[in-house]
Amino acid sequence: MAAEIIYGKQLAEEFRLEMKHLVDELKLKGIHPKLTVILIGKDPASQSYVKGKQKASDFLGLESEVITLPTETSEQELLQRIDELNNDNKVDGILVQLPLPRHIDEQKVIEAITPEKDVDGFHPMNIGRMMTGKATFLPCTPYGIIHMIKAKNISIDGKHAVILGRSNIVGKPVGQLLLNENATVTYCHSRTKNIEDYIKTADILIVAVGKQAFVHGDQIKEGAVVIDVGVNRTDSGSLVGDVDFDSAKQKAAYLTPVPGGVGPMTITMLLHNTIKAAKQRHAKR
Ligand SMILES: Nc1nc2c(c(=O)[nH]1)N[C@@H](CN(C=O)c1ccc(C(=O)N[C@@H](CCC(=O)O)C(=O)O)cc1)CN2
Repeated sequence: MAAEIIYGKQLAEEFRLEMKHLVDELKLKGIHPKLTVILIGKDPASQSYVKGKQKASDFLGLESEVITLPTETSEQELLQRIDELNNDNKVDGILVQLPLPRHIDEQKVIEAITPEKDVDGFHPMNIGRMMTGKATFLPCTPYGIIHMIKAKNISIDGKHAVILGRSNIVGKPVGQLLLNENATVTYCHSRTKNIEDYIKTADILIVAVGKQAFVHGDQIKEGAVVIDVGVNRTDSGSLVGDVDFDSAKQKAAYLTPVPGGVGPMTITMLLHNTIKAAKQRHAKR
């Protein structure tokens, strides 16, 4: 039987509508959540993601600000800006769009954001909280993936989850979140030998390697849940994932498309984290 397609775009729209009502309620209480995004340089994909964040914030009625800085901005200048935002009482969430120009140390920048405004969930303190299963800001793409799986009532407990890719943004944290839900987790990466031996045992397969058609339907287990995190531009300019969609559809029980799958959930979870940050900061006052 053909797989059920998990349309993240639709789930994202439903969740955004719920959050819009929540924002209206917060405003009545005098809480006006605000997200500030820092964008450095002119990478077209980053510009487009930041625009998406602004548009979604506008829809929810969140205040959003984008600080656009030139590529040659020094690390010191960026750290100075972050320090100002950390101390700006009106700002609830701070996000620095990644990737950064090569002369800037990404980890230093992530660690400069105060954990209570780290709506990306990348600060080591928030990562530590996630690893110990404590409430915190969860990294947006992994959080979106868990939200999608749960929205379809797919059980995670006791399942074998195989993660292809070990990035700090997706691979590592999504494995941790699945482990927190009692999955047995295997990480595979560019140095894994005989990767196909792991792929075929996956009940839940998360593919985040950044290579078009890296996984084909004939490699996956019948009835697997396949989450495609890849975003690859083809020569003709269209967008495809890391999974060969047509062949995987014949084998999987659930499959996410690209575009319209995981991507839209990333922005939605960012807004969710921003609202959470505003509520937490307001409760402390
Ligand atoms: N600070 C961060 N930087 C980056 C993150 C992040 O979570 N925090 N993730 C990615 C980019 N990203 C958000 O920032 C992102 C990626 C993809 C999408 C999305 O909606 N994709 C659409 C297709 C869009 C298109 O046509 O190009 C889809 O898959 O349907 C949203 C956000 C790296 N940087």
